[in-house]
Amino acid sequence: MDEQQEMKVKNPWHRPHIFLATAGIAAAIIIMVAIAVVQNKPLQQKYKYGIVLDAGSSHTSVYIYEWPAEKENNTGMVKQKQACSVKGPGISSYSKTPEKAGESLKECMDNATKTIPKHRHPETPVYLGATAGMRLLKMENDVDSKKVLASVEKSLQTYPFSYQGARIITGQEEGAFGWITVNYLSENFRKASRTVGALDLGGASTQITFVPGQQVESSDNSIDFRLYGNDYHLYTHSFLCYGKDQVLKLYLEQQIQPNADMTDNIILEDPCFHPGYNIIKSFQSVFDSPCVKNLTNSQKGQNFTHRGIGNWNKCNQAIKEVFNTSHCRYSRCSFNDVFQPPVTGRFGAFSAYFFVMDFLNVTPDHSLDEAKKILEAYCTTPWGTLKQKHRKVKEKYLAEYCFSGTYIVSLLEDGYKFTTNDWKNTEFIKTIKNSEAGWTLGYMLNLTNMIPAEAPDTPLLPYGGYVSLMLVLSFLIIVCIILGCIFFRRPSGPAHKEII
Ligand SMILES: Nc1ncnc2c1ncn2[C@@H]1O[C@H](COP(=O)(O)OP(=O)(O)O)[C@@H](O)[C@H]1O
Ligand SMILES: [Ca+2]
Repeated sequence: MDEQQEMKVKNPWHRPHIFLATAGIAAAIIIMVAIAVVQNKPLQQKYKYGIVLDAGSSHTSVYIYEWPAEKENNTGMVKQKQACSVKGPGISSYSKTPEKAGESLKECMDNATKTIPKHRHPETPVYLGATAGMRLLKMENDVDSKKVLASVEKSLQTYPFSYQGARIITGQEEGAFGWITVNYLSENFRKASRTVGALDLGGASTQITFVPGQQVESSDNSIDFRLYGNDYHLYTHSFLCYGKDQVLKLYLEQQIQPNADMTDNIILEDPCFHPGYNIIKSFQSVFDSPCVKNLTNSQKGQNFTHRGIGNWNKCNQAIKEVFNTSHCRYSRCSFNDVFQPPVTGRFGAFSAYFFVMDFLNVTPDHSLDEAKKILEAYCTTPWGTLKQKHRKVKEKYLAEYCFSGTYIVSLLEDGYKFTTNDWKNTEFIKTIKNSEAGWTLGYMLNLTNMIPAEAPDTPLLPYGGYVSLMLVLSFLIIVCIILGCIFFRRPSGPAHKEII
């Protein structure tokens, strides 16, 4: 055999079965790499969007939510993309200049137009829900409240989104949707885990919502949902006038003894305000709400001196007076003749519960007694010292944290009958997985039918598992084909012998 001939015989590419095997394996690798690349390529995510405006008593926030376009009915998919805080007060404050209510939304709505991709604008729903500030305005002056709603409606309709309405939501809705939000974000529906109760504290009203251990005796307090294949019977109540701003008015009304002809120079020595706090206020500024009594015209023009004395025990005692526990027409009540079953399970407390407790550095690790000690120390701190220490905090907030913190503890303990153990089961939260806790997300999920009543049929395998299984099977099939080729084509002639 000459040299050239020998080279030809020894060159493995001239053996068909080796060539075939190598080509087969190469093809398999190429297919697998191709699938892996397609799989991991950050697919251009297609998101859908929704906008909810929370028109609260003290301010309005505009929330933008987003979710993957293909997975609308999967719980846990909707996330908060952006929150924009509207400048100025809540919309109910524009009762005498209603056109300004709509104008106030402009900056945040313009922002939303920029944030949401243009091609999604026409299909993006916009909802506005107004809470207790507007409930109170409606009680006071129905015409004014309608004008304010018409003004925000007009403003929202100028945007390229799908406007779905502006309305005053009920206290039950506010409570129930807050509960849906926290449990949706915690994925308690999808996992069918125990739900957490929801506590919302606003400026004008406050809500408590949980799954009770017993029958709800009053139909006003009962609300049912079927979510993801499970039935939930909720207890919920909203106390109008018991948000932290309105309850301060109730408290001050009790502190300033009714006096037919209020003379000037009335001094209120207030245990819930700091020593050194000394501010002249008009009676009108306190008695400007349907939560408190009407003033006579002569009383309206009068002032009083609001003087802090910083006595936490007295403050705590005085705050208890805002809860009327003298009557209960049910087997049990929280206060003001409102039915409430015993609280049970864990609670998430958000909105002003969080703002106040976060400022005071009260965490779930503090016992109820420790929280009271922290409050006592804060309430007795002189006003001047506090102002020096917290120059950046709004003075109104700073002055009221003693009252609000003491009210929160009393609302839970004396109002809702929380035990020290229930307190341990309560967490003060602002967000869950970067989405804010509050009624807005639950409201949108409900109105867009995004939480299915029944659990969707789950595929036998999750998507990732399905792809892996297909890859392994394809690989095995290719290997089998190659081995088959090798086996059936194995020549028994001289070429074979020459290799050896
Ligand atoms: N940083 C803060 N510190 C203390 N209180 C705050 C802070 N931010 C907001 N708040 C208060 O939270 C409450 C929010 O209530 P809001 O949602 O406007 O009213 P409602 O839900 O009763 O309609 C208001 O009392 C507001 O003053
Ligand atoms: Ca609110």
